[in-house]
Amino acid sequence: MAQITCQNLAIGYDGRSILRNINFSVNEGDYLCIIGENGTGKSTLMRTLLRLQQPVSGMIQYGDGLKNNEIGYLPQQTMIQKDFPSSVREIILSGCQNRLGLRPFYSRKEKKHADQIMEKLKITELEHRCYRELSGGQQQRVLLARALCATDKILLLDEPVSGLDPIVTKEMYRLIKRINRDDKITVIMISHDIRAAIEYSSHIMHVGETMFYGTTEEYESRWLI
Ligand SMILES: Nc1ncnc2c1ncn2[C@@H]1O[C@H](COP(=O)(O)OP(=O)(O)OP(=O)(O)O)[C@@H](O)[C@H]1O
Repeated sequence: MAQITCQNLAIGYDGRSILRNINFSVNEGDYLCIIGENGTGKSTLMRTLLRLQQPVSGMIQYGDGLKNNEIGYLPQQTMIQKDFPSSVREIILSGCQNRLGLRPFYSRKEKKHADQIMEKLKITELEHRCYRELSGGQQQRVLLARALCATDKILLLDEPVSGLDPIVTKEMYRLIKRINRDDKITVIMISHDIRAAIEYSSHIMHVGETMFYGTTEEYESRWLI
């Protein structure tokens, strides 16, 4: 069974839809890129998949018993986030917050998990630094680590390379691909970079007036004529 299936989904605000006819499914290990013009509703779709807002109509099915707190999310960076006064370690651990429930503190296991993720993303030496003093590339790595703290199943990434220079962008894409391939973590990524979407993804969804969902090969052969 697919991890997430959307059927005839319409999304929007206050019962008014901004995007309709959303049909797709993601299976374990997929790498889905969502592309489309500004303002078409990509971030809204992500928030709807995260159950942070209600669909206007249609259905979202979560397979494999995928729970709310098993989805890692890297939101679009806002100026406010860029100014977080917290330490890198605190921000990464906050990815576990959904699982804390009534416990006031992170468990030893959660802390160890955070350490492993920092090692994997090569940011251990940044752990005591203040987030707002980091470079854009380091900040995005920290937010990716935070998202990984929340999940070992599926990552939702909203423009994870926005504002990064070409070299750091490539490093970030490669890192995400490695996590997807080696750890079998499903990736759903919003991107404006069609060339990179074609290079790294297994599936592509174009949203807007014309909708497309299919494998990256299908997108290349049918869409990019
Ligand atoms: N909280 C809100 N209440 C009402 N409308 C909203 C809200 N948030 C976003 N919108 C509107 O929904 C539409 C889609 O916004 P969304 O951020 O999902 O687009 P997007 O495709 O992610 O855009 P971009 O590529 O620029 O990031 C926009 O017209 C936006 O103004």
